[in-house]
Amino acid sequence: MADYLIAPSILSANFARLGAEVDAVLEAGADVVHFDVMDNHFVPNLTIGPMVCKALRDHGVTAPIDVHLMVQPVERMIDSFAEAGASIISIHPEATMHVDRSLQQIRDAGCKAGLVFNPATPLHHLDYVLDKVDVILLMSVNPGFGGQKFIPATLDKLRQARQRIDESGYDIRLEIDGGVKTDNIAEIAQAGADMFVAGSAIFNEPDYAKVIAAMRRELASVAHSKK
Ligand SMILES: O=C(CO)[C@H](O)[C@H](O)COP(=O)(O)O
Repeated sequence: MADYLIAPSILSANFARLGAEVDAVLEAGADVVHFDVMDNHFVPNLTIGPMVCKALRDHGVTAPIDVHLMVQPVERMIDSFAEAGASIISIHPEATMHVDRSLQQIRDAGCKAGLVFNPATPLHHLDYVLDKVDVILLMSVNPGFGGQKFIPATLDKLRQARQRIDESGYDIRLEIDGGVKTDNIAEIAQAGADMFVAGSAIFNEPDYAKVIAAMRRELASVAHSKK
């Protein structure tokens, strides 16, 4: 896998032509498809479910599909998304009574397991489950809608999460989601993120390849400065 992964959020894609949109963004150089699942209960919006994930696989999408579950409860959806072809399934600690069990359920279903932190959710939820986590996803907006502004306090949280990952020795991705743009992605990478969800920054522009290439140039400068 590349050192830095760019994961366009299809929340900002044109849903009337979703298969073509996903093809286009992958051809434009994206690494991962970020798939936002909202239930109008855990978050105030309603989006797409496992049938759409399966439809993308049936359409021929082979790239990793990164499912962010903003639903409560999570248990039934974990197996449904695994069967539908998800690669990563991420859950919020507030959305399950049994964080450890749900993370294990994701891995038992053959997927990578992610734990998601809302802007005000403390990192201590990682304390006893770090060995069961493949992805830590920090929300840099309150979940529910694309096109919001990046919350600056997330940079400090990223640094803390990066330190925890590095000290643990586990192979864990540090993903960031919300308000990621070409002009702040370098600062976010400097703070420790290595997987970047971007919805409106990519899908609201006519040339997806141009945005992704600009993001990669910013990321390359960070990688270079870390050498
Ligand atoms: O999970 C999300 C919202 O809950 C979206 O993935 C996120 O907000 C991405 O959109 P944008 O890049 O436009 O901020």
